[in-house]
Amino acid sequence: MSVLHSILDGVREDVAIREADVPLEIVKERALRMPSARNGLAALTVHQGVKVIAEVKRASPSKGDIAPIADPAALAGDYAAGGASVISVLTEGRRFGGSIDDLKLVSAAVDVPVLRKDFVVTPYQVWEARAAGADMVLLMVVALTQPALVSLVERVTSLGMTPLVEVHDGEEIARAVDAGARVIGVNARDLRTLEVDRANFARLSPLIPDGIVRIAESGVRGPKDVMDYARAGADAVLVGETLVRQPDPRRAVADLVAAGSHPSLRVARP
Ligand SMILES: O=C(O)c1ccccc1NCC(=O)[C@H](O)[C@H](O)COP(=O)(O)O
Repeated sequence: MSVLHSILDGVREDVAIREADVPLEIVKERALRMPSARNGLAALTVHQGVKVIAEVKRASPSKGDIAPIADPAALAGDYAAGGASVISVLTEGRRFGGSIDDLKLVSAAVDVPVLRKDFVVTPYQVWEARAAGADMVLLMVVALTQPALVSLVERVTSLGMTPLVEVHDGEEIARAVDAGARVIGVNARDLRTLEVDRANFARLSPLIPDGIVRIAESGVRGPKDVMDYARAGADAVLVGETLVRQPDPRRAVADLVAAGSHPSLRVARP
């Protein structure tokens, strides 16, 4: 069984446990009482330059434990102070050490939009995201049938949030576009093999129609990678491991933001 399938099995079990504890109707009531979602699409398109989505990431299947992160709200505050346009919070528990509580704490601590990054395969997880204060929800094409993808894109949007639809190849881009995605993330990490290939973004970016926000996800080691992704057409980069390992995350985000606005990038972009 691939890592992805094993993660998805665990996610479905965990969702069933949470739903038995807190039924969908209760989660819906909580979600509908929340203040309106912050506009993730606007945050990613508002000004020139490549935006930074900074991730709260404790662990991963490829690296094991990455960073203890005693105070996710403080880390997110540092990211926002450094100029992050969106904060991503990994909420999967078994492999990534995350939780819905992390999402709640981060959402309450920052003004910028917050992304629930998880393996979302059920409407329950979407309602749960909104009830915890998420403004964006990651949907992975590889994990969903086309009818499920379309339905979850509609559910996320109907709750005022922005879906970030993640792809890894050209066929998945076509499915994301057909499902109505306005923000597409190309993951450099192949979720079946866990290998990272930064060149994947440059190969796939031209296949994403104009007018759709293009996000380069994974594998950013520093400012040079941000500039390379920018030259290949990225509107934003999503960065996890490199940032959580930094002694000064505010400064590290600021350096990536500066790289994304470097004057040399103002000339020809594809
Ligand atoms: O990070 C992993 O090992 C991983 C394995 C299987 C599925 C998803 C995985 N990561 C989720 C992500 O896509 C990343 O957290 C995100 O793009 C940031 O990547 P990085 O900057 O390389 O930490």
